[in-house]
Amino acid sequence: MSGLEIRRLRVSFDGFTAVDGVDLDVRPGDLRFLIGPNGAGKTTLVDAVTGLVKAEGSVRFDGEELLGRSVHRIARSGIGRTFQTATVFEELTVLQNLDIAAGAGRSMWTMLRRRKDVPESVVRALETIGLTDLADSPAGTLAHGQKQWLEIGMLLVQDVRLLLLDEPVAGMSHDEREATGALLRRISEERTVVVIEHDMDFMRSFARSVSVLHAGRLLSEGTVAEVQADPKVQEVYLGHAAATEDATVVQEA
Ligand SMILES: Nc1ncnc2c1ncn2[C@@H]1O[C@H](COP(=O)(O)OP(=O)(O)OP(=O)(O)O)[C@@H](O)[C@H]1O
Repeated sequence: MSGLEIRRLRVSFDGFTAVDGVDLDVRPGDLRFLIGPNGAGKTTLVDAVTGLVKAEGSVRFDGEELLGRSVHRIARSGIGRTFQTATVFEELTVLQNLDIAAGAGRSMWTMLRRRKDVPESVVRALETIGLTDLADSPAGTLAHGQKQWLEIGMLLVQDVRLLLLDEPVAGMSHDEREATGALLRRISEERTVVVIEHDMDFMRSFARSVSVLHAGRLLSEGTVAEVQADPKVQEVYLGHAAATEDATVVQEA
């Protein structure tokens, strides 16, 4: 398995280059955090991988080229993402949300009516995301963190092999963050996981590796310790007034 291989990725908006020749490799089993000040190009990079913006260069996942494919075809290639706001069906139960995501060619009516044949993938996902006991609760009644886990579960039942998560712990309590970190560790044992994150404590606790973007370019890469010790990273974070919270990446090294 070769994971994600990005080469010379470039994205421009009307002459402004948001991603400027980025190379990035993420092997399966890694848990890669993508950090960088506001406007560094993190979301645009993920948009390029998922087909939402046009890009130049090459994005290969498990050897297959993704650039040039439609959003739907990329999703069918085993690539899924979450956004900062969870997009679950609030009126439906946790189980129904997962069931619909799993699809399995059944009609909506069948899925809503019949409880007997819950697909094995749904049972496993419920266990992985820790929501088995809440399977019959409407998703709208879940806590903020639980909704995020449900959304991750919806990617798992689609057998997504590359998960791209945009600030998954934003707005979460301390306990929810810890549980999310443990969940991402479990998931990344079998899948490739990339996390865009501004929460430096969370990054320090759970990243297996880190890539730092700045002004559309890859500034630094390595373990948490290596990145924290990199003078280029220290300069960017300390020199960035808007990112005073992020500056703890270096201050607490
Ligand atoms: N559709 C667009 N049209 C024009 N410029 C854009 C567009 N999308 C993003 N940009 C610009 O590209 C740059 C990178 O933005 P991006 O959202 O990728 O950064 P980011 O690292 O994800 O930032 P943040 O941490 O604030 O979300 C920014 O300067 C942004 O204004």
